[in-house]
Amino acid sequence: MDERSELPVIDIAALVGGQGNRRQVAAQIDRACRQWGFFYITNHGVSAALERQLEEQSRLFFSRASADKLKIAMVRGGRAWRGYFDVGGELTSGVPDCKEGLYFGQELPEDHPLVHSGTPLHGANLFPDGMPLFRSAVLEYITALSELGHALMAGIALGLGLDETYFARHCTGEPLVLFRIFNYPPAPPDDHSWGVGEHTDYGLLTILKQDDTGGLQVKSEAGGWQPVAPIPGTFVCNIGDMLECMSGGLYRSTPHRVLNRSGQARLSFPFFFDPGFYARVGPIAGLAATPSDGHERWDGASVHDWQGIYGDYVLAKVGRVFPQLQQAVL
Ligand SMILES: O=C(O)CCC(=O)C(=O)O
Ligand SMILES: [Fe+2]
Repeated sequence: MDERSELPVIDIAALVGGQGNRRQVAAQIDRACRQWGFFYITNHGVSAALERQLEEQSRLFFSRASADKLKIAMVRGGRAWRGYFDVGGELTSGVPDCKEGLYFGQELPEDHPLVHSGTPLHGANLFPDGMPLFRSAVLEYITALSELGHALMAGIALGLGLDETYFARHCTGEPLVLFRIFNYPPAPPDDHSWGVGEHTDYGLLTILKQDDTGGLQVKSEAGGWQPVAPIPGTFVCNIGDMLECMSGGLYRSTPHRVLNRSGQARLSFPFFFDPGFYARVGPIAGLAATPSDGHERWDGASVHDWQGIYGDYVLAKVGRVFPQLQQAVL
């Protein structure tokens, strides 16, 4: 059987100003979110030239000497939580991940109210010296993917039977957007270190660009692991904890992990489109109640009945994933 055949590939042209029926697209997204919490999107409208430039510049950056990359180490990003981390520097599920990477976010000036007030995860990015094309590609990509995030959330609202503007009005008027670029070295055959260990994402929606290497796996409803094989021209979307919570458990924040067994380096570009830092999040009234299906989550937590400020949720996670940054951020 084709490994990728079960995860749906959804043509979202109608959500990004193209031809098609928005309600039909929304219904496909709704089905995918209930069954998998994962789906591919095509015809997403993001420029292929921009994607190529981002990928080329990222490869150039990671090929630099370690000391050079460490000039923009995350410890220098302080409360904004930006910059470079070395292999082993991130602990997604309690053990060091086998990847290096860069953290970016919306580029905000010092006098922006969210920065001025000292809100964690907001501020200026750290860019490497002498790579103006990298800087422009990252910033353009963040702008394009933020727009795509709004369009997809409109589709998700429709799929849930809500007004298209529901999320924009309640929690993503000023979304928290985080953009990461990861480089996974190939794992030796006798080494079982995870590129990223089993985890779920924190927020609403993750939009992932991956190169053609492969290695991402998603947990199916039945509990087996299935590869999320690269498909050219697509992004992989997945639901995070906040959407599982807001949908009263109708949508699944599905565990996933990465193991790079390809023998070559793998690049991935996850973009996280999440509620604003101060947005109050909780189950949406009127959606079908959660069936108590006895699913044990990977971290033993229950997000269905969680309520609160999204920033509090994300900061608690950040502390566990980057212990050395906890003091700078919290
Ligand atoms: O690199 C990938 O394919 C996935 C990364 C991921 O799951 C994450 O950053 O949350
Ligand atoms: Fe993830």
